[in-house]
Amino acid sequence: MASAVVANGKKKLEQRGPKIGVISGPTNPMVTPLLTDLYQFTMAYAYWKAGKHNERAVFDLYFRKNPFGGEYTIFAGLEECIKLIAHYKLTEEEIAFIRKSLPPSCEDAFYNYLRGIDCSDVEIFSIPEGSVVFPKVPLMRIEGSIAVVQLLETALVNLINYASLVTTNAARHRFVAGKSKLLLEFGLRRAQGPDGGISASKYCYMGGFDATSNVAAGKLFGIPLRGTHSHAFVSSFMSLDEITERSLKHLDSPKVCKDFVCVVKTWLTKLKRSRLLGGIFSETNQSELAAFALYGLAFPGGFLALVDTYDVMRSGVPNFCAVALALNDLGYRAVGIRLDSGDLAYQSCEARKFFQTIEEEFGVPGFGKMNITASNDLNEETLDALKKQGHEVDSFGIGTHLVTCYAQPALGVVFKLVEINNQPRIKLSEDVTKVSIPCKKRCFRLYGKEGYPLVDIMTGENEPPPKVGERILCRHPFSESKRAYVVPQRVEELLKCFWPGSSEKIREDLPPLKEIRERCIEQLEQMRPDHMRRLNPTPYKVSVSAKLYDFIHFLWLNEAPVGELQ
Ligand SMILES: Nc1ncnc2c1ncn2[C@@H]1O[C@H](COP(=O)(O)OP(=O)(O)OP(=O)(O)O)[C@@H](O)[C@H]1O
Ligand SMILES: O=P(O)(O)OC[C@H]1O[C@H](OP(=O)(O)OP(=O)(O)O)[C@H](O)[C@@H]1O
Ligand SMILES: O=C(O)c1cccnc1
Ligand SMILES: [Mg+2]
Repeated sequence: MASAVVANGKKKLEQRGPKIGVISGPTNPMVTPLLTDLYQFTMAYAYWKAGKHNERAVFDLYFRKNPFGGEYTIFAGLEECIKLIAHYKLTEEEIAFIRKSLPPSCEDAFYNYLRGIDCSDVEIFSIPEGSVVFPKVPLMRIEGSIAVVQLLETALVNLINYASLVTTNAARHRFVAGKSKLLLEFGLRRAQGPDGGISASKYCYMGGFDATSNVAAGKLFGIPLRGTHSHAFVSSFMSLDEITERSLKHLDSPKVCKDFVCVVKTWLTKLKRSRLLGGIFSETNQSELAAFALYGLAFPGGFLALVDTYDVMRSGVPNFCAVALALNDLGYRAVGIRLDSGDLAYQSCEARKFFQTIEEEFGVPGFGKMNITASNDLNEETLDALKKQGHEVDSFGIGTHLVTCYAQPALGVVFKLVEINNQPRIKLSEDVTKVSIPCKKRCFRLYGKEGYPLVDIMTGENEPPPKVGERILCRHPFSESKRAYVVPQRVEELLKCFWPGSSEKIREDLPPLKEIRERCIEQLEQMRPDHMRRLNPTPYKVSVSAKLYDFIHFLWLNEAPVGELQ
């Protein structure tokens, strides 16, 4: 009995065990059975024609190299894959399109076969989403009739590739920024289309960002929304005379301040006359002051100003402080400023000094701790440079580099056949890194004495699993001399059942995004620091059991033709 409970599907099968849940359809309606390469349908036809389409096949989905010059990757996109699987069914319209796209010689009965297929007999084992993962280890193991699993290949690889890449990118940005900084994803306008933008927001949150500016993603995934305002808002004002409604109620009393703008102006004059601050600026830009005052009137409890439209220290910061101090008189606490150009380290330090001087000179507790947000083409390198220089930024707003994965635009996720009809298969290549690891496998993470993961090991499905306290030989899959004994203190099985097909296995829950995010943060924290550093990180060991090693090399020799020298 399958354990799929499909929301609006044709098939409503009872969920086994206590984990009852409904799987909704893919987030993006473009994720359909047609989201695949033509060759998957042509192969399906050829399999069908040969009567081979129902042969039981096992495929591994994995990648070969960690992105961004690092030594780790975060696995993401699983939930969307399961949503596709749960709802996989070709419509009549889709079948008609396939019929038009294949040669007319393709027999009608094939389309009846397509009409009948779904994923009720497909079995998916996967590493949980949000896990730290490494090259060559199967992220997902997909088993089913060969034609159906091939039809799934492209969509599954597509759903994992960018998701894992951008989650890893976000995690790397978090790593350099440090735990204490607020990270805001601002990438929607620069993302590769709407799906790129929505996916980026989801997966950057998963990778450790705190919030997004993307409203649609906030609604779809419950990600906290955050934002400031733009330069256009500041430059749209000409003078303070534009503010006609100037009254503002005190926060904690019924008293109303009739002319908030007048209080703002008074504060600006006080700041100008201040012994310590007066030298920094003289006349500030009055249209900017109007924009800030109006924003303060609109959001007295959440006032945050973009201060670099005209001049950060000679205009933006003093204008902001005048409005913040006026709000303070009425019981409100301003939030802070955003810097969006120039030397962000220097300017944040200057702004901080300005705020601290106000706190001391005018006796406004907490004013020195005003939030400073920085944005403008930030990436791992600039975050790192800022950290080395010393800065006073509390939050970073990051867009283009983060969501476009500017430093590396794709993760090389692949989907390889490892077994058919219980016969292990191997794919050879001149390039040894491209040789696939055959067999339906189990994968384990072995932890050492200090609690760090030491090595991932793949074994044949029927081998006895590694045991705590028992020495096991871990071998590099392709390099004979690289091997090590490990006595694991903890053994974690990596591949878990997320779609049991027609088996009796219990399906793992699909956790909410927030839980996946927590898993990701926790997993990153437990990694040994030398695997995580940006410069020359130590590669994490990925190995196979002695038995699997021998079998790989036996199969390799069996399949590789012997050359003849003339
Ligand atoms: N202290 C710093 N150290 C290293 N890089 C910095 C520092 N401050 C800012 N940056 C980065 O330097 C680059 C500045 O870019 P650029 O000179 O094009 O912008 P700008 O002229 O300051 O602003 P605008 O966006 O208005 O053109 C940005 O990528 C920014 O993130
Ligand atoms: O720089 P990113 O990391 O992509 O972050 C988002 C950027 O988008 C906004 O302005 P936009 O870039 O549209 O205009 P600007 O370059 O004039 O600031 C914002 O002010 C940031 O600069
Ligand atoms: O809210 C912001 O400040 C914001 C949002 C998107 C892009 N740049 C800035
Ligand atoms: Mg910009």
